[in-house]
This record gives sequence, structure tokens and C-alpha cells, in this order.
Amino acid sequence: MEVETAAPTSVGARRPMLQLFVALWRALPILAVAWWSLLIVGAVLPSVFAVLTGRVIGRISAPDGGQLAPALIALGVCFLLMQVLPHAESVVSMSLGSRLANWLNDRQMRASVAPAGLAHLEHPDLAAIRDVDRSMSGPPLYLAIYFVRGSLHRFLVGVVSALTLAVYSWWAALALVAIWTSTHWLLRESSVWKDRNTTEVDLTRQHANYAYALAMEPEFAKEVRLFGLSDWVVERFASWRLELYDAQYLATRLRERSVVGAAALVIVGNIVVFGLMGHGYLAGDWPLQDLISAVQLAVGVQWVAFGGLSWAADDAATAVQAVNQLEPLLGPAGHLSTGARTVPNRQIEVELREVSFSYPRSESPVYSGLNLRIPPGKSLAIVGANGVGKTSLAKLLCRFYDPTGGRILIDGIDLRDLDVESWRTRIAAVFQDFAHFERSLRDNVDPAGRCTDDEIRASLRDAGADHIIDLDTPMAKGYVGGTDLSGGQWQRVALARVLCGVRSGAQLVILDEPTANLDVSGEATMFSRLLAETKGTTTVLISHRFSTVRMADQIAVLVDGKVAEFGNHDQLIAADGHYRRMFDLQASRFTTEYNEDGEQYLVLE
Ligand SMILES: Nc1ncnc2c1ncn2[C@@H]1O[C@H](COP(=O)(O)OP(=O)(O)OP(=O)(O)O)[C@@H](O)[C@H]1O
Repeated sequence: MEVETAAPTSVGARRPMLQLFVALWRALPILAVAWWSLLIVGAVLPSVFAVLTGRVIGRISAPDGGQLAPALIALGVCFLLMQVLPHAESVVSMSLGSRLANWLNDRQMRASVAPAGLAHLEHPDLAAIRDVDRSMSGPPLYLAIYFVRGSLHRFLVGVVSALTLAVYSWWAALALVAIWTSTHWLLRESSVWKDRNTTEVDLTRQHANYAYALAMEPEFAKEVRLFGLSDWVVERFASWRLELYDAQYLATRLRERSVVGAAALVIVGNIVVFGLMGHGYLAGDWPLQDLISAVQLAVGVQWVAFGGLSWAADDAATAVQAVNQLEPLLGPAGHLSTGARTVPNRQIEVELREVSFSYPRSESPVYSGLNLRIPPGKSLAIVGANGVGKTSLAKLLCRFYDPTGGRILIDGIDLRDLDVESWRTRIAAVFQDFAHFERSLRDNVDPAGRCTDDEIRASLRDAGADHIIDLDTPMAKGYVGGTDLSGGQWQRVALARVLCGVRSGAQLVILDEPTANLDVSGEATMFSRLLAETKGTTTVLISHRFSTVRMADQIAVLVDGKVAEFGNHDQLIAADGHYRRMFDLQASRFTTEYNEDGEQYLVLE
């Protein structure tokens, strides 16, 4: 079993570090100010300490030993601050990183949820935005900012040390900065994963993440066991992780030859500079206290090479950049222009005129020139082979997408001229893959909170689900007192959701395989109840079950994206076409039975 995944596309590389620092500021300005202030003070302290040490030595070696106490106190305070500040810096860094993560997550959620359509959710770069702050693609942002602080601190210590050293000896400062910075980039690349997020690394990580999910997520648990994939999953995870490490190593491997050259330069350069400083002291050009300060500062200059913007900064910047770049893309991708018109509160007529439609980034059209009319208050069943476009029609009616050609008319008004939000309040729909909300039964039946508890109970009763659990029970095992339901019970809850929608004023009911998980007796009862409860409401029914389909006022048979046959059950049977063939095929395998309510249903022979 091999898994193919599309390579993640690059999210661009425009001034990512600048974007990171702007994002830190925008995440919480006051914390960003505290972060920078602590960083700068923390970087200055080692130089102050070096200067004060020299001063204390100077006082001790002075003939009168005068003014030692103030110098010692200042040294002590500086030492104390050097012990305390890093802890404060760590706390502030982690808090700022967490705020950054929150701020990015907020923005990515808004960018995903805000557009009225769905097309943006199929954007190929969306995976990158979803991976923000997941620790398998790098450390979480709170840690990344902590690491960024550490390496920036080192770099700033180096810079301040060099500047302070210049006061004692400009040539020593200049020489050491030249030596260390000439090796800076080389050494930095040798010790960290500068390029670790190559396309190959990302792809291998995707595979490893997927194998991990197969082992850990309940939704895969059944198949993993049933197909005996347990060992395969563990083995694939281990080998993909190893491949990941190899890919990361290859992306970031040491440049041994450069490192040897750089080390030689550093060793020789430092021997010369320190030798010259010692020579200056011995020659009497420098007092001892200056030599002591200068030596400490000279050691501190090395940090210009070992500090800077590390791989953690790259990771954090990538996350910020992903959100920054995708945010403006997602909005337009999922945007639907909205009109201001609303549908009058009465039975509605739905008409599709010459409708063409292709999914975003899909070459093949689902329809080209589809015509269909559903009279006000009537039910229309749509049947057809898998993939012919039944669910797509339901999505177009909900206006999750716009047709690429033609028009959808609601009471003669183009759907695009209607206010999208108010139109959706007039629809009650249940899709094949309806959402199971990890919320109470009440919230599952009435997610929008439009109905009273009595109406919710009545809807559950009509859907045959009032006896399952009480309204406050969380519908997921993971919660205290929570429970889960069988497939059929969940479907009854989804149907109750539709009935609740009808009670709160929906005029278009869309039922996409509404009874697929019900037992045959339950299906017959359920569907006749549904029709009774939604009587007078324009209803679109999508189903492969002809025992259900036959009850609709009219039936449309879709073939090759067009309506091939149209009429009621008797007319279509008489027409002796596609419908009859499909019906006969199913009917030949069933006999008619009656349930306790005297309703007719079919049983497989
Ligand atoms: N999000 C999507 N992006 C691209 N193509 C899609 C998408 N959703 C569906 N399709 C394609 O559109 C066509 C129609 O799909 P649709 O789900 O409407 O079929 P259907 O008639 O409801 O099928 P079924 O009976 O299997 O539920 C199919 O070829 C499908 O592969």
C-alpha cells in the first residue's frame, strides 16, 4: 500500500524575517516592546560586566584602593541582572511566541471561515497554513521564539562587545569582527538546518505524519486492524521518519572543508590579536584593568558568528509568511458576490437554466447546459449513476459554488442576486457526509440556535430519534458524560436537523441520501414522515434507493450531466427507459413487506 501525496508548493520568500518581526509586534505590541527591551539590556550587560571588572581590578591595584566599594557594588548588581534577566527573557519570549501562534491561528481560521463559498478550501497551499504551529514540522511557535531570542541575544552580545572593545582598541575590534564575520555564515550553516524545509523534506514529513495519524486517529482504527496494517503503519512511520532525518541531513549537511578553513582562520587570527594585546600590556601601552576588560570583550566578539537569525527564526518566519500570503488569496478564492434581494416567505420555485459547472482546478465539467424546474412546494428526486453530479447540484443550490455558465433562478430571481446569508436561512439540508458536531444533542439538531427545546424535541420525535439520549448529552465519547451513536441514529439526528430547519422557516429542503444508513423498515417510515412534515416545502431528494425515490412528486434522471428523463414514478416506468431499468434491477431483489404502522417497505430476498 503506497500513499501518493502532492508536493507542498512553496509559499514564497519575500522578506520573511521582516514579516516575522512585524508579526511579533502586531501579535501584542507591549510584549514585543518588553521582548526587545530585555534583549537589548541583556546584550549590553556582558560588556558592562567586562568594563566593571576592569574597573574593580583598577581600584584594587590603585595605591590607595579608594572607591572600591561603589565599583564592587556596580559589578555585583550587573552580575545579579545577568543571572535574573535570562529567565525574564525566556518567559517573555515564550509568551510572545504563544501570542504569535494565537494571532496566526486566529487569522487562518478567519481566512478559512470568512468566504461564503467553498472554493478557497481547495487551494493547494492551504496545507501549509494548516501546518502552522504543529510541532512535527518544527518546534511550536512559543519554543521557536524562545530559540530566536537565544540566538539574537548571542549576536547582539557580539555586536555590543565589538563596539565596546573599539573604545579600548579599534584595530582589535575591527580585526576580530572581520575574522568572525568572515566565517559567520559558513559556521552558521554548519551547525544548524538552514535549508531543512526543502520540498523533499516536506513531502517525507507528510508521509510520516500520515502514518502517525493512521496509528493514532480513531477514524482509521477499524481499517488498520481489519486489513492487518498495524505492522505496516509502524514500519512506514519508522522508515519515513528515518527518510525525513536523511533528507534533513542532506539538506543541511556540514561543509567540512569550509569549516576547516574557517577554524584555521579563527585560530590564527585570535592568536595574533590576543598576542598583540598582550604585547601592548607588556610594553606598558595598556594598564592592567584595560587589558582585563578588553580580553573579556574580545572573547565576547565571537558571538557575532554564533548568534543571529537561526533555523528557529526560519521556521517561525515560514509560518508567518504562509498566513500572510494565503490570507489575501483565500478570500478572493472563496468569495461569492452577494446581492441584496431576499426571497418572499412563501413556497418557492427553483429553476436551473442552461447551467454549466466545473469545480475549481478541475478540467472536466460536471454539467454543460443543465435544465431543470422544481415547482413551488413539490418534491423532486434526482437519480443517476455515481459521480453524475447529484450532490454537486445540491451544493450549487446552497450556493457553495457559482455555476460557470447559465443561471439558477429562485422564484425567477438569479441566485447571485440574493443575499447569500439570508438565502441559506431558507434552506434545510442534510448531506451524505453531514457534520457530527462534538456538541450536545440540542446543538446537533439546531446548530444555529433558531428553535425552542420543544421544537427540537418534536423534530427528534418526527425523525424517530427522541428516545436516544437527552438534549444536553455531548455527542462524542471524549467528553464527560458523552456518548456516540450508531450510523442510523446519527442519520436520524441529521434528519431532525432538517425538520428543525423547516420549523424555523426553511422553504427549500435538500436531502442527499437521507436514509442510506437506516434499516429498510425504518427507511419507509422515516421517508413517509419526512414527506408529511415537509409537505408544501420545495424538496430536492438525492437517493439511490428507489423505494424512497418513487414517493417524490417528480423524478429527474441525470445522465452525462443532463436530465435524460423527467416525470413521476408511473410516467417513468411507463417510459421504459433508464429509470425503469434501474428500478427493475433493484425491485427484482426485493419483496414487499409491511411494518407495524401498516406501511409498505421492501426486503431483500
Ligand atoms: N470538490 C471537488 N473537486 C473536484 N471535483 C469534484 C469535487 N467534488 C466532486 N467532484 C467531481 O464532480 C463529479 C460529480 O460529483 P458528485 O459528488 O456531484 O456526484 P454524485 O452524483 O453525487 O455521486 P454519488 O452518487 O457517488 O454520490 C464527480 O466526477 C466528482 O469526482
